[in-house]
Amino acid sequence: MSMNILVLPGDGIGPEIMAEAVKVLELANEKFNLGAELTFDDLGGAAYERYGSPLADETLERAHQADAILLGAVGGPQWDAIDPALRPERGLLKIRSELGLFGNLRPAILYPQLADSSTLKPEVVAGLNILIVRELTGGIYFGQPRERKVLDNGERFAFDTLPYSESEVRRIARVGFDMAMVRGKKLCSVDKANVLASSQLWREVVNEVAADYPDVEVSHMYVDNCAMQLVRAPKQFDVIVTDNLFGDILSDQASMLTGSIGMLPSASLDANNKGMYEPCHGSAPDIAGRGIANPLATILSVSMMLRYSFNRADAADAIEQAVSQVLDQGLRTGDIMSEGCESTGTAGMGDAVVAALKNL
Ligand SMILES: NC(=O)C1=CN([C@@H]2O[C@H](COP(=O)(O)OP(=O)(O)OC[C@H]3O[C@@H](n4cnc5c(N)ncnc54)[C@H](O)[C@@H]3O)[C@@H](O)[C@H]2O)C=CC1
Ligand SMILES: CC(C)CC(=O)C(=O)O
Ligand SMILES: [Mg+2]
Repeated sequence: MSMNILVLPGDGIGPEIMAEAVKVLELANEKFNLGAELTFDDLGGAAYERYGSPLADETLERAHQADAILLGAVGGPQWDAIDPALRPERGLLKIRSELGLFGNLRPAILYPQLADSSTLKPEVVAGLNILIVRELTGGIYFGQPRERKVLDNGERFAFDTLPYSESEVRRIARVGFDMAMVRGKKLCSVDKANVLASSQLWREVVNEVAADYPDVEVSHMYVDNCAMQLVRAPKQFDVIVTDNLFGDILSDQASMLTGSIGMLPSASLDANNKGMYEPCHGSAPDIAGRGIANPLATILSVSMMLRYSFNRADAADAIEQAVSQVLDQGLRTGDIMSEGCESTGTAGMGDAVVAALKNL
């Protein structure tokens, strides 16, 4: 199986965290004879500066040709005021949509070594292992029409649209159920069906799909309650399946159960498990350029890539084991720092994972 990987570091801390993930991938490539070939390109603000577009046609073509894509993060305040159609985030949404990456897996797993790093009590989060399955190419981030205008009375006015077709809901529900089948066989579908027509359809279709998965215990929850339950008793969840917007918000929230958003990797998959892999966090402009960002979410995204796109559980497991060993050693970036631990930066953390992987 070929392993042509397109690497898109992006903006802000993107290039910093990606440099560490690439170090780990290159070592894994050697150690496990993966045959990985890396190509680098730009996405987001970096692409806007280089190509005049946040996703150049040639980059999209490279993405189509690649077997998998590794992404850092995009965006930054320097592009906040440009034409909204050219904003870095538009490049990200377009690549997800053009590649048909509708299934976004966001595992929130607490490494036991980080129980004290969470802002929640250790007993609330100990043993946490939940998977948020987020619909990624539909809903309000893509819905048309959307418009901003000035009304006749001079008032500024804008609206977005939240559409879902039954086929879009069905395919993401199937991803959720399939994941539940290989995990704890519990699926919670999160919506706002007490208010939104799109959520009413969502719930109906999830119930229809449920008929094909009699072994999975299904529940439904309104998103506002889910936000509350995630901090009250997060371990009640196994798999959460939800729409694009709700999944975006709930996964940032879930990240804090694991200690930091710097710990949450993700896989965005198409119908054939071709995927783009990226941390759940953004470009963190507030800490960019300082060498202090946590690279572990991106390193763990490499592991997800090897597992889901290339079926290399051996290499994926080894990377996760190396991360765990580094945490055992007490090494911490600022976002996961706790008493008695040793502080390090982005490169220090990446080097430590490389050293641990080398010795496995
Ligand atoms: N997938 C992507 O490329 C995403 C891009 N964005 C973009 O990123 C930019 C910043 O957005 P924010 O809302 O500030 O979200 P963000 O996730 O970039 O940052 C939120 C907070 O988490 C911290 N943080 C994030 N990643 C970290 C890491 N690896 N290590 C340590 N701390 C980390 C940041 O310093 C910040 O305080 C915006 O332009 C936004 O549109 C936001 C989310 C996802
Ligand atoms: C541009 C945003 C939709 C990115 C984001 O926040 C995410 O995917 O988590
Ligand atoms: Mg987000």
